[in-house]
Amino acid sequence: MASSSQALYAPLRTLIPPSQLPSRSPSPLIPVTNRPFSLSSAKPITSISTIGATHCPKRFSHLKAKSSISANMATEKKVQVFDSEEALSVSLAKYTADLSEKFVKQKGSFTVVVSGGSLIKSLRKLVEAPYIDSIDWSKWHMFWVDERVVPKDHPDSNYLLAFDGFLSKVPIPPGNVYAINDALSAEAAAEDYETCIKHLVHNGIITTSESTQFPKFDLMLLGMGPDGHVASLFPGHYLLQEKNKWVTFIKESPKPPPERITFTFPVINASANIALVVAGAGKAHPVHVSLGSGEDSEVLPVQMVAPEGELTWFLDKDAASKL
Ligand SMILES: O=C(O)[C@H](O)[C@@H](O)[C@H](O)[C@H](O)COP(=O)(O)O
Repeated sequence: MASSSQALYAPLRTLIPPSQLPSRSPSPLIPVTNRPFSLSSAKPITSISTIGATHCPKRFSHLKAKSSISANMATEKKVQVFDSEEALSVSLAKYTADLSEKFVKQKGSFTVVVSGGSLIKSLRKLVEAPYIDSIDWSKWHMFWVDERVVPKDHPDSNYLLAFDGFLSKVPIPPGNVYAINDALSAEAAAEDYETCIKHLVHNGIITTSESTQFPKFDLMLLGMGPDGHVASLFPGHYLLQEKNKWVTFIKESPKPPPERITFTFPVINASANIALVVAGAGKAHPVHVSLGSGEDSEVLPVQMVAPEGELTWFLDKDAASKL
């Protein structure tokens, strides 16, 4: 479906004001406090360990010719394990704030992509002192790596989750928040979001990878499911091998709701920085498979995360318990 008119961009760039959202009690996940957090509590239980260059696991060999993963063999990978999710979130806030400062200095803007799920809760320290005041929020441009095809005020909406936990607390200009158009079908919404991103590439807001020409976001903040999925890219699904599209759709997501749109791996892996934020014992298996000696019957999507830039894992000790 063609979607080239300016009118199509308007709904993409509309930040729903809280007054238009259904009345909701404050999220219990977002304790708001002005108390600065001691950075000493952010000390990883293992010192920050750099695992070195990522090597393509042998089990990827059948995918090599078909996907972009072979292009990023030199991904810098860091793994940080924290005593608690609380300590993880303190460190994640500093990491994000530091990147924001670096990119704003370098190019006058910061393009940030978020997933849904528990990641948003883990960003809670970013909307507290000192970062709430020190970050130049006016330079932020926010995107979603995936979205459920539901209205923006639906409890399943990743936009609503991010609005409640993050966006409503920071002064990012509403015009810099690129939500997915919820008035369209999954297929049309994916095409529309890709068109929006192309427009922003054309305008120089989003840069592109010199090697692949895919859009290169400054930072992607990604959660991971217990089955090793990232974004809405699920184990064994043919979308894992998408090589051309920037944004695509799925109508049979194993994780409800079934209809979603998602960035593809070539876009994910063009990123300058990716943080994989993983907490809880339920995720220990895919972490073990990705970073340790664990095995699975198939390549897990999270194993295909291999950005051109740097990959940093933020794990709590439960997620890292099998390493
Ligand atoms: O919309 C979604 O479902 C997500 O973007 C998805 O990729 C999520 O990040 C993982 O499923 C982890 O979610 P949890 O952290 O809540 O387990």
